[in-house]
Amino acid sequence: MVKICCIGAGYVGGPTMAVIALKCPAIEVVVVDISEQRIAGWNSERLPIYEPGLDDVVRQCRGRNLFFSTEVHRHVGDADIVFVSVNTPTKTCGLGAGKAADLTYWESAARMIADVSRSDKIVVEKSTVPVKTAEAIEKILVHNSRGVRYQILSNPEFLAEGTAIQDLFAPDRVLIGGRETPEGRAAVKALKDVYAQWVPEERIITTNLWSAELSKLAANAFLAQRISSVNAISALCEATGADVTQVAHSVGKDARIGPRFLSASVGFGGSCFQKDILNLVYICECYGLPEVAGYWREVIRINDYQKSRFVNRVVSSMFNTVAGKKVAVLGFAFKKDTGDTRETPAIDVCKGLLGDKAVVSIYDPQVTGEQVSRDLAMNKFDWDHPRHLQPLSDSDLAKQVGMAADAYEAARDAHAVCILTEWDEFRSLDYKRMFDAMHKPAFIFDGRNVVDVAKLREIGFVVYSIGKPLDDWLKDMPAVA
Ligand SMILES: NC(=O)C1=CN([C@@H]2O[C@H](COP(=O)(O)OP(=O)(O)OC[C@H]3O[C@@H](n4cnc5c(N)ncnc54)[C@H](O)[C@@H]3O)[C@@H](O)[C@H]2O)C=CC1
Ligand SMILES: O=C(O)[C@H]1O[C@H](OP(=O)(O)OP(=O)(O)OC[C@H]2O[C@@H](n3ccc(=O)[nH]c3=O)[C@H](O)[C@@H]2O)[C@H](O)[C@@H](O)[C@@H]1O
Repeated sequence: MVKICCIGAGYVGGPTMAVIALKCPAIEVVVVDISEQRIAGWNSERLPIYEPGLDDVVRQCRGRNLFFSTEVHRHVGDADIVFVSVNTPTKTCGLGAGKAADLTYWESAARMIADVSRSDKIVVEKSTVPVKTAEAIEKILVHNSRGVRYQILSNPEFLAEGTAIQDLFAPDRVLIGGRETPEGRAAVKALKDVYAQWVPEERIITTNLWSAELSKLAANAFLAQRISSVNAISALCEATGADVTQVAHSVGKDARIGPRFLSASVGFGGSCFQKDILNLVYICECYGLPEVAGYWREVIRINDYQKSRFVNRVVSSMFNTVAGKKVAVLGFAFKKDTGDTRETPAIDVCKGLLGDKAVVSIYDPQVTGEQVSRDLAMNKFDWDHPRHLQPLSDSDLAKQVGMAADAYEAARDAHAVCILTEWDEFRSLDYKRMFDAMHKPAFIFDGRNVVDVAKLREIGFVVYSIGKPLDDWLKDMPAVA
């Protein structure tokens, strides 16, 4: 029986390994992690991450050929194929701080593999890493090999949260990069055989190592660039009276452009887009390509601009002050159908509102108050370290931030509602009921274009919706102070 061990039981390691176990009953899959809490979660009825369809997959194979364990050394030692799916955060200090990927967790995993291995192994980079990481890992393994032979593969993951199971069941492509040597090709084939159990052959792409590593960073950069493009246009729509939904629809009808990933928003979030672009920027700088670095940096600048533009709209619309005013925040996760809050635009928007002394009442169907306090107290990039290494929350925040059990409670006695995640339930709320319970004038700032603007205006709200023609109320207010 082929044995797979995955180091890192996170948003990638957990779902990807569960799907491999489901689709390959003849393979034993063990997911290991240093976090006891996370492993206990994976072994419980309440999984540590919320992902539609995941419970079902785990239920079918946990205890059969899928196991979650903290016995990292034993299972890595026993495995034929070791996936590494640990955090690769942005460095916060030292060389490349604020841009370069911090490979501390990756390196310690590689050293541990070298320490405990007694048999030959294929080591698979599942984490998103800078180009040429495979070479560094290879050096660590080879210099500590004691006769064990290693093949390093790059097999970046393209799943999106909220649709992870769907994406893993029917991926657009699986990418495997390896050395162009007989041993390298054999390792690529071994991994290809795993995916071929359910992914059609023509969707499994094989490349050299560096192409695979770079393709992952490039794919995320292209995706994020589309959002910054449509968000940049959204600002121009507001200035001119065009409607960004209509513009995106018209642009996306061009088959060369395509309709997906063109929704204007308060900004993109998630654990990877910003981190991976910063990483790309750093690599370009290191290779003496400042123009290329500058080009990609703009994608993040526009994203930051979009978030601050939103906060400024809120504050300037409400007579230039939100001090002491209750603002309801609907949605804190970085997108719908996930409880993940890493790099969510809601953090920057809430921090902006709190900076202006607003009292914020947050409702999100999947995010806990504890998580919100942690996020609002954290410094940039702290969130992407394993949880036990993250700083604890700041209790002062408690005075200004509260959690609500539902959207109506959040909006009660509020001056404004900000919609920051596109949860389906926000499309069908009883907005009249909310309006009746709010201070007047009552404002709605829709950062996800989920509400029916005309209907809400009929109810009496002053409405701002990203990239839509402006309410008369807002026309003379400065968008960016
Ligand atoms: N979240 C996503 O949707 C995607 C993430 N990625 C990439 O996958 C990688 C992992 O991301 P996530 O799963 O989201 O992170 P995560 O933070 O959810 O999971 C990483 C896990 O690794 C564990 N870990 C760290 N060092 C360890 C060690 N030495 N030994 C054992 N366990 C260790 C941590 O405790 C944590 O549970 C990152 O490089 C990310 O860029 C790629 C595609 C999608
Ligand atoms: O490397 C990763 O981590 C993953 O990053 C993204 O996946 P994810 O961040 O989970 O979710 P997306 O659906 O890409 O959304 C990212 C952010 O962009 C925003 N977004 C997305 C699409 C859109 O049209 N507009 C928009 O603002 C979302 O609301 C969210 O905040 C990519 O889509 C995955 O292919 C990739 O594997």
